[in-house]
Amino acid sequence: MAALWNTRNLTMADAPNPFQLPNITKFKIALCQLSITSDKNQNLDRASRSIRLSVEQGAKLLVLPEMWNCPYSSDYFAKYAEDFDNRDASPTLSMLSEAACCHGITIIGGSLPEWDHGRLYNTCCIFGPDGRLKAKHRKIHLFDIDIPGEISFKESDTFTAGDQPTIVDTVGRIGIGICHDIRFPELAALYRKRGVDIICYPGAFNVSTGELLWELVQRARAVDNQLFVATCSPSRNSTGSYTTWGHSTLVGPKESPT
Ligand SMILES: NC(=O)CCC(=O)C(=O)O
Repeated sequence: MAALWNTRNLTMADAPNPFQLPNITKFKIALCQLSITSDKNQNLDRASRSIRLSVEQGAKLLVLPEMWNCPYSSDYFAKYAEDFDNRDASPTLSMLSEAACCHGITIIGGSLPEWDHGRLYNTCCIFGPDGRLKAKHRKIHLFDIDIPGEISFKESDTFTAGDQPTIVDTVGRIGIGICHDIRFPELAALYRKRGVDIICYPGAFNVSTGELLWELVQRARAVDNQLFVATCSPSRNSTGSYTTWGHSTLVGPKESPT
């Protein structure tokens, strides 16, 4: 049988060096864990207030949660989705762009349901300090799960998967993934190869897999690749059909989570 992975020619030089920290200058990052409701305007107000408070505390890079303008439910995604190419019809993107520009910060805009030519995507928009859209990451690994008696969810019923990694250069070199993307080490390894210092994963893990894996996978991605990992989740909400785990976290290459 052919070897899937030839390790014979790998040397110490191929391993991430734990004595060489990512080469970025110090800055403050805010993980804006938000409580999400079914009222889109209220979600936008909360996000905008949280951004302002974070800036007042010195944040230069802000991360919002996965699906923060909309409840995390297949019943809502299409209804709350916006066409990002039509700013007049996209109050969420307008708010993010204005906030980034008026505060002079970078916003990793969590994720939002996006309409594009009749397809729906789970998309993260990144805005620079000039308020311009720097990049867009469409969730690559859609979350389909069925554990009888625990949880059943099928993102692929509504969303189309993205197929591109996303890197932006701002306060450092940042790689983007969305929630379930964190479970796939290949994406993080590709980011390391391309010189990423910090991977931001807006996420909405659920209570079942959250308890088992949320912290573990963040530390694994950080230590495997010797970079920082930041996650931002909606806050715990047990009233809907999907109970989010919460626990937004920042992990350093060798540190415990904070
Ligand atoms: N929204 C998601 O992608 C959830 C991912 C998750 O909970 C997992 O276990 O993976």
